[in-house]
Amino acid sequence: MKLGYKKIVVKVGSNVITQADGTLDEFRIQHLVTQLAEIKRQDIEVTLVSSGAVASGKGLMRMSDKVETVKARQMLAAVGQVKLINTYSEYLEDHSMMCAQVLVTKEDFRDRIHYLNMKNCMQTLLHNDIIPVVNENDVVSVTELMFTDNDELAGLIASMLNADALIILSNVNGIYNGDPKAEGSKVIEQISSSAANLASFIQTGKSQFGRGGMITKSTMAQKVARLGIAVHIANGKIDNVLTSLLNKEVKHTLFIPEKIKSGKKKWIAHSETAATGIVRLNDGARSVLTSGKATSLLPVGIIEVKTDFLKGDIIKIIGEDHQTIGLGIAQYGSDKARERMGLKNQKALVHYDYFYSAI
Ligand SMILES: Nc1ncnc2c1ncn2[C@@H]1O[C@H](COP(=O)(O)OP(=O)(O)O)[C@@H](O)[C@H]1O
Ligand SMILES: N[C@@H](CCC(=O)OP(=O)(O)O)C(=O)O
Repeated sequence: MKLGYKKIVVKVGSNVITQADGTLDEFRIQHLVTQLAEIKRQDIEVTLVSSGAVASGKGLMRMSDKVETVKARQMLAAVGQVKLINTYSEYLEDHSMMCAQVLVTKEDFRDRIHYLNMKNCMQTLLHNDIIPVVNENDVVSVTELMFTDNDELAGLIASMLNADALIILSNVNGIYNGDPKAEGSKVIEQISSSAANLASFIQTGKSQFGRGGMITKSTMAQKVARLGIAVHIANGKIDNVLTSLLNKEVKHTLFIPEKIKSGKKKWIAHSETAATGIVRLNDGARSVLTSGKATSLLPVGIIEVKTDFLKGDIIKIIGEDHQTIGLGIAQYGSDKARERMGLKNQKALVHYDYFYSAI
């Protein structure tokens, strides 16, 4: 396949595998599975992140209006995930292939040891030619514990597995330079990971069954591309979209990847919710840290240690204007950081290898 990827993560949105009446589009799933089998035959490792549990549950049961929204979502997902994974499993069997169900929550990405355990399991599945089919565990992840949507989850999985590419299948041909339905709007074929303000032409609306919408999709795509992973957004309703995309034969949006970052930096990049401490820098330190050069965070540039942290914690680094600059792992605790704040010739608070720049 022309793009030459060896390891990919494919994310399928609810709309791709749901019919207009809300039931699961088994024909579309079968067609996707046929493409996955073809890709695996080309020796490309594939992990699938599939939405659709709630949509599938809606097609299976009538829900009384009396059930409160959060509980309804939990119940629909619990029922629908069974049907979803069975459908994948049955169609994969036609190709003598197996899948594994991997249900995760945001908490699973927080602790580094836990994260590595999950990574080991996924890698073992892949090495045994099993396709992991990942979804959020909607039964236990509610409100603030939820991922923004499965695009965020797919970005985390692609980063965790050090994938070459993340392919997001939605119900549009890519990101348009205006309202996708308006005449004259065109698909933007390439977006640099540093492109400014995509939100200006992306509509806040989302598709019928989707959760996050295109704004969260593009924010995640830029972040993942900055970690060195190519992100493609394409239309999952187009026949043979995956195989055509890998052969460079279908119009879609590509977020151009930057230089590959280390596994540890990839984990730090996605760990904002795990950050304990907050450290504020002056403008000089901010420009050095975000210059793209390999520089560590030295105490001389710190103007405030806003919240406490311990050695080894993930800390959020903010600027004078309180905007996030990046995340890093602290080499010592907040007590020492306060003592050394503003002083020259001190040990770096965050070493460059453990610093992720968010800008
Ligand atoms: N500029 C844009 N280009 C493409 N799609 C857009 C744009 N602005 C808003 N959208 C909407 O984003 C939707 C896809 O996001 P979402 O509903 O989250 O899909 P999914 O279920 O695949 O995750 C599209 O159906 C489209 O209506
Ligand atoms: N975990 C949910 C998916 C939620 C979600 O993010 O949906 P989508 O925006 O269609 O990818 C489900 O399986 O229904």
